[in-house]
Amino acid sequence: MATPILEVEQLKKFFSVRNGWFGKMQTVHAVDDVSFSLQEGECFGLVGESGCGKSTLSRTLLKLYAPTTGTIRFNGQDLFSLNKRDARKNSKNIQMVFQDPFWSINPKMKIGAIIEEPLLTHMRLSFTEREHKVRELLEQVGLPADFAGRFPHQLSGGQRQRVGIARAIALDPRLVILDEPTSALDMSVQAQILNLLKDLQEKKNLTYLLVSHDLSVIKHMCSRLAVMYLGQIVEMGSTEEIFNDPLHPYTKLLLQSLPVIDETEFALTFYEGEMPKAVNPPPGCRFATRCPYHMDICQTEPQELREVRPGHWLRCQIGAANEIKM
Ligand SMILES: Nc1ncnc2c1ncn2[C@@H]1O[C@H](COP(=O)(O)OP(=O)(O)OP(=O)(O)O)[C@@H](O)[C@H]1O
Repeated sequence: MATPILEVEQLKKFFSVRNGWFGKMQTVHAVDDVSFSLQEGECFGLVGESGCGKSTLSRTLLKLYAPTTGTIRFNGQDLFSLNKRDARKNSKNIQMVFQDPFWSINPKMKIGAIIEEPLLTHMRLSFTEREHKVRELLEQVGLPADFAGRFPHQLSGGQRQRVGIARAIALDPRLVILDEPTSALDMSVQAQILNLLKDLQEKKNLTYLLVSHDLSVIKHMCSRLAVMYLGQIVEMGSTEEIFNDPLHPYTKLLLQSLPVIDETEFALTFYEGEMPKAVNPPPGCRFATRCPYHMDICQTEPQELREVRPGHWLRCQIGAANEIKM
């Protein structure tokens, strides 16, 4: 198999927070021992409930956070030990599409200027070359070139997300992190944006890390996926195998919550209790407090992520023995 474009090994990202104004310092285990790798050109899904650590993981890949421990290698190189010049060069290679691309952008900027910004920062292009590139990018995401002169508030949600995608691909990245790219959009527009992303992936041989709480989006887009729970990957493998034969009780419950009539939406309200806090997580299996199948040993014995079938990884000894019949 070819060398992976991205290798994440035993990554941990902890935050120190004070418990209330006068309380003691506590450690939030936002990402705790996460390992996975991506092959060039694949779309890999990361799914899990709010608070499971998806955003922290994405931000660490973008180098917005430094890992507490563990390594991230991009194209064989450790992301956090690159010299300044290589780090700058490399930053072009990993880009992100946000849920709402305009939350951090000055609303007074025109669309052309928004797309042009990364070109100004990273490339030495003349005004005409930049103008040409902006026009080309708008066309690639299915927008007329004259949209360059409009303001964000003059665009629909779907059109704004197209601009967000144009900005993300402006520097010809190799890996794009898609952070809930369609969850703010209407259902019909969601499909158009997902198809555009698929199209661009094929044309540009992009690698995607698709972060979503929506299993139907993951199923539509990804060849492999990882399910996260409380900072850890609990199951990982091919989308086909996980959808047809999930082994972790949490994955099974997630999949059961997919409505049969309308496969486009699901709610994580299918079982009792909330996800425990990432502060002082339980010592054994983190899902044991909510798992309908837990045994005494699950509460105390830490679970390792093990390859139980070729390419299928699991952090659950009961599921590994395939004893769960639901
Ligand atoms: N900067 C921070 N300081 C302290 N705790 C944080 C910080 N960022 C995230 N956390 C905590 O880390 C845990 C994981 O949060 P994270 O935002 O990564 O989860 P998520 O799965 O992306 O959730 P969501 O989908 O709601 O964004 C949560 O308990 C969160 O409160």
